[in-house]
Amino acid sequence: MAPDPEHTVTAAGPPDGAKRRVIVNPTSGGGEHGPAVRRLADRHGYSVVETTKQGDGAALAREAIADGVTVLGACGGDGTVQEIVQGLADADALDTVRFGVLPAGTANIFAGDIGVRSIEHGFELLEEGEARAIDIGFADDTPFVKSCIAGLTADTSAATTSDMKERFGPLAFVITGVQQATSFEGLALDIDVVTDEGEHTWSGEALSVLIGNARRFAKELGQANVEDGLFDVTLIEQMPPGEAVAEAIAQQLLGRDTEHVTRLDAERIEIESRADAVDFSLDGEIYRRDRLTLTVQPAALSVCVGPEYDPAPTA
Ligand SMILES: Nc1ncnc2c1ncn2[C@@H]1O[C@H](COP(=O)(O)OP(=O)(O)OP(=O)(O)O)[C@@H](O)[C@H]1O
Repeated sequence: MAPDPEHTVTAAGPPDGAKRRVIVNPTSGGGEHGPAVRRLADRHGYSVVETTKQGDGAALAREAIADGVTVLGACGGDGTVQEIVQGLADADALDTVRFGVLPAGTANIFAGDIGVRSIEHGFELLEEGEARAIDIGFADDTPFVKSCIAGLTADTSAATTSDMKERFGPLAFVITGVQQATSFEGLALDIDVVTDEGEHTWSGEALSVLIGNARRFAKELGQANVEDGLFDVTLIEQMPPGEAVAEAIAQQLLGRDTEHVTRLDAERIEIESRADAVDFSLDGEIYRRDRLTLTVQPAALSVCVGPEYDPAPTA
């Protein structure tokens, strides 16, 4: 899909005098990126602050905004990016700061989505790259860039083999989950979804609810459109194990809804548990809630993207 020019915030880098900073999680990935980041930060005129514990990313981002920083790098993995975006949202600065990702985590899925190849590349993009306005998802007040997941996938991903991931993409997590956790009872949920065609309600036992901002879980897989103001929602109903595997694969291969799998593009979703509180994985961090309202803030974050960035590569 051709990029929508309206989402270009700036076609080139920041003004010379802009105050630059990078927030580094020294423990992300293998934890060996510290010296290289400091060297590059020095070369490009960035001050460096480090997180010392979980949650620091948000606090340091708020501090950066209070200090007048207008160019901000997030050095770490997807969890670090999420925390820093949280701090920017708290400071009402999602679209006022020029934000960039310096990938140093284990998976770095979001960095891949926006075309950032390495820490060095991330600095180059902060200095010279195009900044785009991308959607941010909110689960109540907590922002997320990639996805919000409830159900089987949230706690079964470790058992999924890389061969399965390659063959089935994110649905591999569901398939593995069904094969392994035959005792999974499903989540008793009431779900309200608002799409541009109206409101849908669903009530039943869910195996998995997969909500992607920058992530797609079914059909063509891979990345969802991050500039359309919509979530990519896949709802998989509880079903007997063998059937579930077949369903998931059919959904994946045929790219269409099946009896137990529903796909929707949604502006807003309300999820309420009819039983215990549910673990929601927001960009990989677990939040336990009885109910959750998910909204999209369209074109909310100004983020530096690489030449390979495509808002909707599979559209
Ligand atoms: N100094 C620190 N010590 C320990 N944990 C930290 C520290 N700073 C941040 N954290 C926490 O580390 C967690 C993981 O960080 P992050 O996601 O960046 O790395 P990763 O898990 O290696 O990468 P990815 O999510 O891309 O796979 C986050 O939950 C964050 O809160």
